Amino acid sequence: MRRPSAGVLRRGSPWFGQLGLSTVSAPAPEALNRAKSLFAVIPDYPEPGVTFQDITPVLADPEGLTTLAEALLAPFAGQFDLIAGIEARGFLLAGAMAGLTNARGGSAGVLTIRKAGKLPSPAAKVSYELEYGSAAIEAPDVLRPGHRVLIVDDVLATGGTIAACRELVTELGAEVVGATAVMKVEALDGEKIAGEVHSLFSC
Ligand SMILES: O=P(O)(O)OC[C@H]1O[C@H](OP(=O)(O)OP(=O)(O)O)[C@H](O)[C@@H]1O
Ligand SMILES: Nc1ncnc2[nH]cnc12
Repeated sequence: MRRPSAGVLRRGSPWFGQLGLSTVSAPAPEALNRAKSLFAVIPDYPEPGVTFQDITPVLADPEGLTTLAEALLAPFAGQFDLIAGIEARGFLLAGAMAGLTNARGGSAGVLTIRKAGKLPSPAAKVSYELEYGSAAIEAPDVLRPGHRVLIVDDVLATGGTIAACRELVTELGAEVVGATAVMKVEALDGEKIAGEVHSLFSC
């Protein structure tokens, strides 16, 4: 297929996303500040000493949800085929991000990264440590070599979850093109384990 010049490119053209021309651009700083103001911050949950960052109220706010999806996507336009959302809140972000990408001329599906024991026939499983315990995640058998995957989660804390997700995707022969999260817990230095993560806010 001959690559068209940008001037004649239409939304829906298979070249649109590949040329990075998906129209998802970064939201205004005021919109981001508003979204941040909707966060719930819960001291000593789920155990003493942990300050839980809960994005649930932002998800319930139409403008806030769109703002998060736009900001999470903006640096990665046209670079991915699938958005890997990590159960549970990452699922919702990935769904919103894929919907927005597809509505604005790009192309994206969702890869559901599930907590262990939920998928009928997982293709791979990785165990990891959390700020409050340990866990394991599994991937469904939908990844193919050459798939470009963007990972998304709500919070980057120790980095164990995103690191495990990178490992899962890579083990299944696909390429991780980036990772993004809404909130980074600075004190835990999660990028040491998870690698580079584009995060919208830090606390
Ligand atoms: O950077 P890490 O230390 O790995 O922590 C981040 C993860 O912890 C939370 O999920 P949790 O495992 O508590 O599960 P939940 O989504 O079911 O609440 C959060 O949603 C991230 O997925
Ligand atoms: N502080 C925190 N807030 C929300 N999710 C988390 N996962 C690990 N630490 C967390």
